[in-house]
Amino acid sequence: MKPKIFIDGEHGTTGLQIRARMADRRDLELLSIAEAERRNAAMREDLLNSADIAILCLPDDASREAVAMVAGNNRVRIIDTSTAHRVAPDWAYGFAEMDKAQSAKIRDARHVANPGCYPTGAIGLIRPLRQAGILPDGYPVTVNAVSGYSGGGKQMIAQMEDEQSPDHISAPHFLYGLTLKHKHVPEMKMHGLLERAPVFSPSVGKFPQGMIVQVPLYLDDLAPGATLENIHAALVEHYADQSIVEVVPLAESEKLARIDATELAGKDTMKLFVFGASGGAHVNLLALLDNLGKGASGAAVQNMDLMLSA
Ligand SMILES: NC(=O)C1=CN([C@@H]2O[C@H](COP(=O)(O)OP(=O)(O)OC[C@H]3O[C@@H](n4cnc5c(N)ncnc54)[C@H](OP(=O)(O)O)[C@@H]3O)[C@@H](O)[C@H]2O)C=CC1
Ligand SMILES: CC(=O)N[C@@H](CCC(=O)OP(=O)(O)O)C(=O)O
Repeated sequence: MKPKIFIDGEHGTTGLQIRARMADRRDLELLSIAEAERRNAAMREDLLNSADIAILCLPDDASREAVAMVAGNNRVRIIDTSTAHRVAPDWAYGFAEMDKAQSAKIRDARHVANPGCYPTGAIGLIRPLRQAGILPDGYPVTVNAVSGYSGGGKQMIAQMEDEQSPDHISAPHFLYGLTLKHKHVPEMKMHGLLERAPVFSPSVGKFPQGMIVQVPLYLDDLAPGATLENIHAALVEHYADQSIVEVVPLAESEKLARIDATELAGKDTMKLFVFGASGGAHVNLLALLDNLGKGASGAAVQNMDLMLSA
């Protein structure tokens, strides 16, 4: 029997992209709800309880309600793409490459929290350096990022694309999260293994999909002997033996004059770079991804496949 998959929120931005990735899958049975019924709680409850894996592509509150709808059903497994469960101790964090043991945890989990788009980049850069002892306890980490506007879901897509929209945004690039309390900070801190919450400054550019996440560091505040080269080597070692996260060779990155935030749009991979001058005082760590690829829908499908491999 084919595993039954239900995407709750399948008509939204993340849900549509998950559906597109499954369009040619003959090994799955997709349970579906008509767009007009997408908020019909009774129908959703029925479909959620009929699924082997339910992928929640809903706002946080609706995700919590969906989880409550399957309480007592020991068969259905859940992947939640919202922020609701990412720091919950009984949920597996769905970033398979963040740790050698993580893909097995995801494979065997009943509940998987799909990471946020910005945290995928930030944790991808920070966690290996914490584990290698290069980034010391208490280092004041900062994270600066730009996202494609699809990161804000249907509402922001309309604001950016529809000039007639009453809340149309005409800015080609804008900062937000100005109170520094973005909902992604807790998961960056927890899964980045940080003692102190990072200062996180996100922004949005006038392109639909793509993302750059930057973590600049002072070398003389890191562990003694930290250099651009050994930071890069620690990332290379961490990401050996997998094919989703690429650590770009220094010989390649030192020739680059600019980074295009949209380079990986439509792809489910992530590239990590270490920028700076050999012998210099600073490095800038950079992650490049698609907010809807490895940052959301691509990661959700990767997690579903891991869970189905159990
Ligand atoms: N966009 C992105 O890049 C990323 C998004 N995410 C997360 O994925 C989740 C979905 O976001 P996104 O796809 O962008 O959002 P969208 O607004 O594009 O889609 C959300 C979908 O959920 C539906 N929905 C909302 N409330 C309910 C409810 N109470 N019951 C049933 N359906 C409901 C919406 O219907 P309606 O049209 O009626 O509102 C819509 O179809 C969010 O938690 C978001 O934070 C995670 C990573 C990246
Ligand atoms: C551009 C934009 O608005 N981005 C979203 C995050 C997108 C994302 O990762 O979503 P979740 O963490 O909600 O799952 C934001 O800042 O809230």
